[in-house]
Amino acid sequence: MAVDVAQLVEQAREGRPRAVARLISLVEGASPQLREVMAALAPHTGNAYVVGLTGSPGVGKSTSTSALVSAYRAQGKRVGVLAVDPSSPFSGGALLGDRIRMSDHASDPGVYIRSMATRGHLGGLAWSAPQAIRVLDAAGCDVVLVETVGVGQSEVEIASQADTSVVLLAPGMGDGIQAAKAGILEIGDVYVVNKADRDGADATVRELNHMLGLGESRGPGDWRPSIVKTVASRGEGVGEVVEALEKHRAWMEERGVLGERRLRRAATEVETIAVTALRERIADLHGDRRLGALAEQIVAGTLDPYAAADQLVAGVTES
Ligand SMILES: Nc1nc2c(ncn2[C@@H]2O[C@H](COP(=O)(O)OP(=O)(O)OP(=O)(O)O)[C@@H](O)[C@H]2O)c(=O)[nH]1
Repeated sequence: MAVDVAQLVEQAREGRPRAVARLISLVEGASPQLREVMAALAPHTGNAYVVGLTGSPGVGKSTSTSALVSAYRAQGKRVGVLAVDPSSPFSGGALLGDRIRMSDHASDPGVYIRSMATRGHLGGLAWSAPQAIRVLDAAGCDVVLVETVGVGQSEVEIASQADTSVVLLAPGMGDGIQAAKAGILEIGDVYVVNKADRDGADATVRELNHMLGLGESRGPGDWRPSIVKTVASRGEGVGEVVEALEKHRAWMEERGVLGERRLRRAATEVETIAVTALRERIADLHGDRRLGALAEQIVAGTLDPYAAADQLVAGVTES
């Protein structure tokens, strides 16, 4: 059933949680009304500060996110939380866990918490998360925290969608080595060593410092990532994390880096939407039959793959 998008956007901007939830559902479900939704939201976006949080399972992401929400709420800021599970086909499931851990904030009208699953989506996370962030932004969130249950690529993807990326580690999890493997040392603007009440937190900080130094591809004017120790379950160190985030944000604003990051993000977003649309149109127009016919010619040596791809693209753009 068609929804009154203008009304929904109006209600979301007034801070009505149900309207925000409906809009995100339209995004997630790739509704035919998505274009209308995004057009209606566009004039109201661009204010939220987007923070990405990544880290291995169990490191304390949910606990840290919840503690960050409290810290920002204490400053009177409106906060959106997007918990993204790139590996789960379910929405709202894994997520039950997150919701329970987030229950402190469930009745707070200044906080929106939403889980998203992205497997099976054409374009996946790269496509859907930015649209959901736009909804939260337009709904008046000052800060949007994007938490991912991540491995490898998806973490890097989330980081590329945030203004500031926080990487969480915990002592004794062999995380330093894991981090290096996952290429995480390139994506963090702020590193948080959580569970600092456990042995080995200082060693993890030292290891991290060392590894960040080793991979020194930064120039003299570049941001030197902050490292903060926390005990998220007790809220300890969370104020320092907020300070580190604000410092990074101020640093980016002074140098125009924030604007550059957002431009790059918007460009990627447009590209992803265009490529996804192109893929869908190829499937709609030709199905596998056309592609199959081209493949046969390639295997037979009567056509090269580039010429075949040109034919496919031309078929879509000319129609
Ligand atoms: N000792 C200690 N435990 C903590 C701390 N922070 C979180 N925990 C506990 O660690 C466990 C995992 O925390 P979560 O916040 O669920 O971790 P997560 O990274 O979101 O985990 P996934 O949902 O599996 O990705 C929970 O039992 C928390 O209570 C901390 O600072 N110290």
